[in-house]
Amino acid sequence: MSVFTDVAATRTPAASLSARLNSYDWQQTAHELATRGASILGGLLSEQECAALVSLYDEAELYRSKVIMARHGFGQGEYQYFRYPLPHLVSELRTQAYPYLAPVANQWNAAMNQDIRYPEAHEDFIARCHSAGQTRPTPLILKYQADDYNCLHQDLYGEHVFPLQLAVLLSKPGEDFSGGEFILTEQRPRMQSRAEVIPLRQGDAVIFAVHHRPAQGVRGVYRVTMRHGVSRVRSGKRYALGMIFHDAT
Ligand SMILES: O=C(O)CCC(=O)C(=O)O
Ligand SMILES: [Fe+2]
Repeated sequence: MSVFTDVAATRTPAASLSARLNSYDWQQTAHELATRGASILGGLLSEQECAALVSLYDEAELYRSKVIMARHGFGQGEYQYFRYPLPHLVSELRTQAYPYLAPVANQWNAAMNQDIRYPEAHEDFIARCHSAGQTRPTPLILKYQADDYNCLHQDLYGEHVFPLQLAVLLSKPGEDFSGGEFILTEQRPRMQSRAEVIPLRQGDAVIFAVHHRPAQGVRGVYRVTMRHGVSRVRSGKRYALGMIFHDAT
């Protein structure tokens, strides 16, 4: 094996997606989500998988719609929502990551005194979305160039909301782009908002709260309102895969 193959091999998660997902410490992830509203899965996708997803951006027939963010006041940059059938990797990631997150979502709803519970399998949750008229797929790829940014927002697309989502950074910070940090804010009742920068490498995924999360206070559990966005890209191009688990109206 040449030196080059060797180096490439260490950077490429060799195991299948399901083995990779299974290798994370989900208890630790649940703890981080409960205490900070976010958790990183380091190296979820390989460099090759990231590059393959970036290359899909220009295949227009794969998407149901394209959004130019400045036209809607969402920021600057653009994104495209995939159409069904989703590309294999996108579909597998959504189906396979969901069962790890559903128990956390159910604990959160129990803690926040909300009746809604999420089924174990993503296809059952999607069936619920579809029967309520939320039939359009929400996985997307975002593309930012110099000076682009994504305003703080929440990805709510209808009555049915899965409370956690995932985003994967597809470009290499420091090489493909600079700036463009993933930002989370949390607003606690009667307190000022707090911001957190999530440092991501290419292929890292961040799991975060879509809308609300429970937080433990001295007088019991209270509800924190979360938003996410991306700071200004200083140079280069930044691509990300967004994975929202509910479909849209
Ligand atoms: O570009 C990013 O990292 C953020 C993407 C985003 O807003 C999302 O995945 O919902
Ligand atoms: Fe988003």
